[in-house]
Amino acid sequence: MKYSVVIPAAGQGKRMNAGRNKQFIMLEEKPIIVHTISVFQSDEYCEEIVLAVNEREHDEFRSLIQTHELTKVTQIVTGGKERQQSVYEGLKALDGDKVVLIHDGARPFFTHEVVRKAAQAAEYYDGAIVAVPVKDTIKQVDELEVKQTIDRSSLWAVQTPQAFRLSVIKEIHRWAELHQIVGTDDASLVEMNGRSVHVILGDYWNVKLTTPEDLIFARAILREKKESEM
Ligand SMILES: Nc1ccn([C@@H]2O[C@H](COP(=O)(O)OP(=O)(O)OP(=O)(O)O)[C@@H](O)[C@H]2O)c(=O)n1
Ligand SMILES: C[C@](O)(CO)[C@H](O)COP(=O)(O)O
Repeated sequence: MKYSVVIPAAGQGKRMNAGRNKQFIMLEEKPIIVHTISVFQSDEYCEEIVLAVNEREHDEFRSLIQTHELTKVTQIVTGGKERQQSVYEGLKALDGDKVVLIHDGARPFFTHEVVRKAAQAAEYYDGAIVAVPVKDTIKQVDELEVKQTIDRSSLWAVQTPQAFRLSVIKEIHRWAELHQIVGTDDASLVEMNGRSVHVILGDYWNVKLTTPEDLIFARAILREKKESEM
């Protein structure tokens, strides 16, 4: 199943506290964003990648793409203030009715296997997300007082990639913008539009690199991968 990709990479990485966009943080001699794009670059089913970046960082991203020969990146667009706007700008740059995967620039540890499963599921469902069952006990808390413990048996932690038909997700983003509907992921917009989203079991190590300690996990994952390839 051939697919296109939108990668939102226009955030500021405030929670990472690195003083710059976390996409440029080096992991084993390559910036995070290069690790992420490389997974798609090496997948034979990936046809094109649109990268959404901050308007001040176009040159830096373009230079990385050239240096690392990431030839499937066909367009770099300017993202928006929120992730949702950055994704929508990326979607607007694509034409036709194809399967599109949306994947965070800050999630470098995903596999061709989940990508392909998500792309295939988008043929049958309005949307497909990669997720893992929640492992912790989850409590609702208000001003440091526990209000309730939530039954976790049906709770899943949602990741990217998320896959959709381009015509469906573009239309839903347009609808969300019009009605000022905001979601923390793209599938939640699809859900709020009354459509069905399918779940694909992912991997716990597909972490989003969000806070500084995530970099410790990231470097450990890369070490582990290197040793297993030896
Ligand atoms: N206006 C924005 C905000 C986020 N993102 C992207 O969405 C992904 C997930 O967002 P998150 O981890 O929250 O990244 P940041 O917004 O950079 O981090 P923070 O919220 O800590 O500032 C990242 O690849 C980020 O670059 C984006 O393209 N445009
Ligand atoms: C889309 C996402 O990766 C799903 O977990 C996530 O919601 C986006 O990042 P944020 O941390 O919620 O801004």
